[in-house]
Amino acid sequence: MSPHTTNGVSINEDAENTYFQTNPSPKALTKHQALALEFIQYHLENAPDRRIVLVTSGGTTVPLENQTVRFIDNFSAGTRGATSAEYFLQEGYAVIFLHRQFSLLPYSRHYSHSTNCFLDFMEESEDGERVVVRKEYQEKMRRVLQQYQYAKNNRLLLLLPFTTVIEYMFELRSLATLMQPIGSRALFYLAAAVSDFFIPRDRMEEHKIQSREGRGGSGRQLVINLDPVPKFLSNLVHSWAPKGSMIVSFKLETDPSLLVSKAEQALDRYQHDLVIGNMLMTRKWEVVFISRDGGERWIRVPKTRRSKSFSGIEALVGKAERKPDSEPVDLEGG
Ligand SMILES: CC(C)(COP(=O)(O)O)[C@@H](O)C(=O)NCCC(=O)N[C@@H](CSSC[C@H](N)C(=O)O)C(=O)O
Repeated sequence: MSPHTTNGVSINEDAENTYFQTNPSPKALTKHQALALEFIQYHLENAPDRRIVLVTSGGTTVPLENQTVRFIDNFSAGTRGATSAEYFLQEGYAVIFLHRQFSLLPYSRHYSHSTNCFLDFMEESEDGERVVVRKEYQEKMRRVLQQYQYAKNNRLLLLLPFTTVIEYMFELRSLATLMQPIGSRALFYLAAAVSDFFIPRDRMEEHKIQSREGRGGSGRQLVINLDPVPKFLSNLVHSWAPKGSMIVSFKLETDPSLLVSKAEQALDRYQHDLVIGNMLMTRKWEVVFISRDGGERWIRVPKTRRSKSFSGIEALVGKAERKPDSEPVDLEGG
């Protein structure tokens, strides 16, 4: 479905040009482009058959002031992206991990500063000479450390941060374009929670918005007027991404009655390969795959395995037996 056009330029391209011309390019973009180019060229030269996946992860922000004190955030801890990146690495992919700055990262997510503070896994040795990992955690930490070191030493993981939705859009367009030489060995796995609305630069306050005293001493109301973020997925599918690459997006809903239809609408609108639908409250243990062959395939983690520390659906998706699309797949075993 090609976008309709005015004066020969597709509406998407028109919106794209306006968006990228009227918003500032991220300060780190040139550096990230150089890192990504080197990463891609390294694998093209040393492992030409290796697949490369761009995983996006974490939530984008919409600043309210140019010198940002306040911003609107999109929910995402980065668990989906970071966990999935580990499984892609395990499957032999090279991973470009475009992530919200300070959100969870592959491997270190197991010992993150907030949920699993690494200091809780350490103690002083009996002779008081050294700090060591407590015995009960050594095996698992060794496995994670070995996987992390393997990825790092073989240059299989490139970590690139973003914060705002504008940074995200510039980075995504730039990385997709740089990935074009990879062709059909490129995969896009869009797990980032992307803002749908933003404040254009020319309407943004420069300094911190003052909560001036209103009548009777109460603060005045703050009215925020947001514009829609251009629907970038169409541009990714039709012009930025390499021909023959695979594009997977995620659809997040909170109303179960909307999830499948909205995912189907996204797939129909953007004509990419797969939409993985998930509900905010159940995202860690059930997803629905909506694919181009009209399939709606639920994948669920059995109740017995839905522990808080469980790394999520990704750990088991690979083990889902092929069942008729209509039947949800309950994943037994681990
Ligand atoms: C964010 C989560 C739920 C993971 O959570 P954590 O594990 O805590 O990180 C992820 O699974 C997800 O649904 N990500 C996608 C969420 C999202 O924003 N999806 C967009 C589609 S991608 S944004 C595309 C843009 N709006 C367009 O239409 O072009 C949507 O639902 O609309």
